[in-house]
This record gives sequence, structure tokens and C-alpha cells, in this order.
Amino acid sequence: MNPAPTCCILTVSDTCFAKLKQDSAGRELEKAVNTALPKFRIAHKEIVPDDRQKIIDQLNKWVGEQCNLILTTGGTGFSPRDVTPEATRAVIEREAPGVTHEMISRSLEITPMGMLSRAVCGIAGKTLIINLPGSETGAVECFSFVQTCIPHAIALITDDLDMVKKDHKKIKKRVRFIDGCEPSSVVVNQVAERPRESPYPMLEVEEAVDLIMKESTVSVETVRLAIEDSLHRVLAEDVLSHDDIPPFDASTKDGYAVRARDGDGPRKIRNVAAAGDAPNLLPLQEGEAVRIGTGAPIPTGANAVVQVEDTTVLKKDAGDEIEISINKKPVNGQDIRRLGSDVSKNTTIFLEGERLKAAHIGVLAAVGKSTVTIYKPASVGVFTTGNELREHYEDLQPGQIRDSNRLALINLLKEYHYDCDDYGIIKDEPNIIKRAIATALTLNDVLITTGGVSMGEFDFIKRVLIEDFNATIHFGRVNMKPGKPTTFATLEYEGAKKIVFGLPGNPVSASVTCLLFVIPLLRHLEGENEWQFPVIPYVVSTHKSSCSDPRPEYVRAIVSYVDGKIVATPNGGQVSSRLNSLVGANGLMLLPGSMIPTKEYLSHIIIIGDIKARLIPAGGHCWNAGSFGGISASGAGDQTGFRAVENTEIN
Ligand SMILES: Nc1nc2c(c(=O)[nH]1)N[C@H]1C(S)=C(S)[C@@H](COP(=O)(O)OP(=O)(O)OC[C@H]3O[C@@H](n4cnc5c(N)ncnc54)[C@H](O)[C@@H]3O)O[C@H]1N2
Ligand code: MOO
Ligand SMILES: [Mg+2]
Repeated sequence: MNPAPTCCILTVSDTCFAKLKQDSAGRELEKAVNTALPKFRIAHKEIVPDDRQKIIDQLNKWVGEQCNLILTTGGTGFSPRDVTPEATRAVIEREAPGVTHEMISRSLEITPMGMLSRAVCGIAGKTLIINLPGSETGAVECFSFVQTCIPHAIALITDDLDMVKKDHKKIKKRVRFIDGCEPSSVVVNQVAERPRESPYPMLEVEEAVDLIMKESTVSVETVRLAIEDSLHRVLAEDVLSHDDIPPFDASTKDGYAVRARDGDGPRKIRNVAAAGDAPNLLPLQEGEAVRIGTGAPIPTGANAVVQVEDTTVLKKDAGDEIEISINKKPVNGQDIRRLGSDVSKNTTIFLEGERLKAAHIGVLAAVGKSTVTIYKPASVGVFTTGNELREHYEDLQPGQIRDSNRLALINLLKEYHYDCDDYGIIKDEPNIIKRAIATALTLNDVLITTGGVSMGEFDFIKRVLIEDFNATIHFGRVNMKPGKPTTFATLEYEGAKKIVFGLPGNPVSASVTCLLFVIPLLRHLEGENEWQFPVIPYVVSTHKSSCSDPRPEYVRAIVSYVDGKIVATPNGGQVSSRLNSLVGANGLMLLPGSMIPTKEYLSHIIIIGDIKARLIPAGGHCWNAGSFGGISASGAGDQTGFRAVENTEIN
């Protein structure tokens, strides 16, 4: 096993060295490294004054120790004592201007002061040295801009070819944004001109899903994959077997291969057939038996296997069997798996459109298929928007919050076996949003954004899509809670059709709409046209909500099987910001909006996770939806094998 890569942090500051100030940048950098690069070990942390020679000496010492990464913080500015870049340049053999460029260009998106950085990055021996600014925020921020590339950079520097290969396979494109993008056409600061009513009609969820499926006509590519890499992918071909399984008549028991017509009685043991032996071609004679193991080829002339339990030894010699007795009359074909009986040669084993699970891959291996053609999943990009957002590992200033949507969505996609490219946090600024969209659409077919789709003055997503990308917004509002401002657009970009989901910023809204709109589309684009979540129907028997919201609500619920009943219980408070309501939830229980008359109403629970149950009976059981927010609902479905029972109100 390779030892953990090491990182040293050097704080360059006269005041910290003199203990007049705390080394908060060094401390925060250490935290950021531990979070972003968990495989790295912090080997040393030192503070030196702004003294060229002292910096050089410290850097050289760590380079000599073959430290993998040195992060310096401080001394990169314009003041006369700022000499970290000069000291670094004296130590490195090869400069890495791309790393510096990324830090400066991303800093410029935040503040024009970014242009005052003189940071130098480069390679000395086996060590990558990166100069970071001296301020705690600047240091952590600049580190966050480049951290994704560090493991790969170090694999290259240390010539770790295995790691380089692995990285190439999985490199996540936190891609630099397209340069030379014209400024956005969106005019800001005209808040008084914004519409007081949303111009977008409110669609029902079903209408929205239909539109998504109809308008998402992107071309789907196929690709040939090694079966080892094909788990969870959808077949783009019918698969034929060119082999029989088993490839010979084989015994299903440990016992004796015999001729059935010889009946019961004594048999002379002729020889032994073990699994892996070539079939014995010498025909079995009357009164003979071949001792045989499970999976071994049936010898020529034998047509039955008698399990060892149905025999007794008659004669033995030094522990070997000479003659046995068959105690039960054998039947022709007994305990023999015929050639091709599991899979027969030249037959279709799987149809195009099947999603490959473990058993498929096992069967593919058994018939000797090493590759299959599958539908390539759409390539997806994700970014979040919001001036208030910080990375999860950053400290917050007043008014800021951590970005939870991005990691929740990226991992939700992963749960459904989709990888995506992460474009980070994007400011609520039309030029920056435009650049991020352009970059993502250059590399991805489907873009998911969160935030900025409602009625606020900083909600720019729809406007940038229309004004800068000439996108068609197929819908911009959906009659659902959470998720009302969900936006779906298509556009032509660089000659290809692209799909954009502008999901709402509220964390639950983003995840629920990703589940209800994005996942079914990704399934559809993979050739699974009829894919949908399982649903359990139920009847809402009473509806006495005090809630004034007319929108149908997707209540995050825990569905379980208790005492013979399927029970759905709302998973705590249901405000759109409370992502906890999705933690552990395995159902979205659709409750009618408050305008729905208070009469019996057929609804359903969308199953989004495993149900804790040992057995769900095919019929004869009722289930109840628990009470929530003044709504009491109970019911029984008669659609999926659940017997309808009298509706009772449960409180
Ligand atoms: N006048 C109206 N205001 C709002 C309406 C409306 O119809 N009229 N709709 C509300 C609904 S419903 C939703 S949902 C939100 C959606 O707003 P946006 O999509 O524009 O999102 P933001 O305004 O950017 O953020 C909303 C909320 O979510 C927090 N947020 C945003 N991004 C993240 C993230 N990545 N991680 C964690 N939290 C995030 C953000 O701070 C806000 O609190 O609009 C209502 N308003
Ligand atoms: O629809 Mo919003 O998604 O209620 O919070
Ligand atoms: Mg908003």
C-alpha cells in the first residue's frame, strides 16, 4: 500500500511569527485540506517571518523530505515585505502557471483585488508548492479553486501511473469557465420593472412530466463496455448466447453415474468423474457405475445419477470403493442437468432495454460475453446559484449559508447511478451565470441548476436562458409543494440540443423535483421509456387542512410494514428548507391541495426507497396514512393487490 501523501503548511507572516496575531489562515487551511483531501496527512505546519531566505530554507527542507504538497499562505501581495513568490521561485524547478491562473481568474469573479496576487505555483523535486493569499478567507477560497486537481497533479509528479490512469477515468470536471463569453444581455437593476405576477402558467405535475419527455429529444449514444463496467447500465442490443450452459450434460449430485435400465442393486465402480475432468467417453457397461461429483460431466452411456445417500458400500479396498449397492431404482435423466438446459446456444438471453443487475452480469460471464453495447447515460452538469452560498467546508460570514443542494443533488444522481460534472457555486450575476451555463452546455447534455428561478430581483436563471441562449422555457411553474418555480428549458447550443432544469433553491424543493422530473428523464434518455417510481394508491378519506396553500403536497414520509399494514408517517416538519424531512424518507405521500373538496380522494405514495418489511402480503391488508398538519388521512388501495377496506379516520 502506498503511504498517505503528505502536505505541509507554511504560514509566512511577520506578525504571526512574532505571536502578535493568531495563525488563523494556517489553521483554516489545515481544516480545508483535511476535508477536501482526506487521504492527505498534514506532516508539518510552520510559521516563518516574511524573510526570503527563511522561506527558502523551510521550503527546501520539506522538499528534501519529499513532502508531496506545500501550501504557503501569506506574502504574495504588493507590499515591500511580500517575498513568498520570489522565495518559491528560487526553490522550484518547473513553474505551474495553470494553477496560479485558476486561482486568480476565480478570485476575480469575486473581487477585482484578485489581480493583486503575485502567487507562484510550481514543482520542486517530488513536491508541488502552491502560494495562497494570507487572509484566512482568501487562502481557503483559493485552495478550494484548485484542490480538485491536486491528487492528480501529485500522481503525475510522483509518476504514479496507476493513479494517473484511475484519475483519467474518473476526473470530475470542475471545469474552468469558458473564456471570451460575451457579457450577458440581461439588464439588472430594473427591479421596479419586474413582473408582479409570474408570466409562467402553472402546470400540473403530470403535464410537466409529459412535456419533459416530449421535448427532450437529444440523441442517445451507445457504447461498448466491458461487462465488469456495465452494472446499472441499460442494454442497447439484444444479447445472444453463443454457448450452452451447461456446456455438457452434468451431474447435479455427488453420487454415482449409472445406466437407469440396470435398475437397483450392485454396481462395480469403474472410475471417478470429478468436476473439471473431461467427459469420460468409454461407454458405461451393464452393472458399472462411475463415482461422480456435482458439476462433473456424465460419462458416455450413463443416463442417471444416484445420490450417495441412496447407496451403500458393498466392497472396499484400503478405503477405496470397489462395489456399491444402488438402493433406489434410478429413473432415466435423474439428477442430470442437460447440455444447454440453463441457457441454450444461439438464443436471446437479454433484450435491449434491460437494465443490467448483478445476475445479468453473472449470466454474461457464464456464456463468455466480455462486452455489451449499452446506452450511454446523458452527461449531466450541476451548479448551484446564490450569493449567500459558501462551500460546506468554509466558515460563514453573517448572512451566508452553506451550499447543501449541490452535494445532495450530486449524490442523489449517484443513488440512481448517474455521474455528473460539478461546476460549483455560481453567483447571482447574469454574466457569471451565462459563463457557467455556456461551459456546462459545452460539456454536458443536461444541466441542473438550483436557485434563482422564482420572483426575486436576483433570480436570473430564466432570463439568462431566454435572453442569452434563446432557450424555450417549456414551463416555469408547477402546481406542487415543494417545487413551484421548477423550470424546464431546452435550447440549441453549439449545434446540439440541450436540456436545462432550473430547480428551486429551497433544498427539499431541489431534491424532490430532481426525483420527480430529472431522474425519470435520465431513465427515459437511457431507453427506459416507461420507467416510473413504484406507487401505492390510497384514499384520502378526510381532508380538513388548515393550510391555505392550494398546491398538492408531496409529503416526505416513512413507509413501513407494521402489524400487517402498510403505514405511512410524515417525516417531521415539511417546510421546503428542511432537508431532514428527506432523511430516511422512503415515500412521497401526495396530499391534495387545500382547494380540493373534502370528499374521498384517490391519491398515491411514490416509493423512493426501500420499505422496511419482511413480507408485503399480496392482499387482505389495509394501510393507513398517518396524520399530518391537521390532515388526517387513511385509506386502502384496491389497485395493487391491497384489499379495499373501510376508510377510517386516523388521528
Ligand atoms: N414572491 C414569491 N416568492 C417566492 C415564490 C413565489 O412564488 N413568489 N416561490 C417560493 C418558492 S415555492 C420557492 S421553492 C423559492 C424558490 O426560490 P429560488 O429558486 O429563486 O431560489 P433562491 O431564491 O435562490 O433560494 C431560495 C431559498 O433556498 C436557499 N438556497 C438556495 N440555494 C441553496 C443551496 N445550494 N443550498 C442551501 N440552500 C439554498 C436560499 O438561501 C433561500 O433561502 O422561492 C420562494 N419565493
Ligand atoms: O415550492 Mo417551494 O418549493 O414551496 O418551497
Ligand atoms: Mg429566489
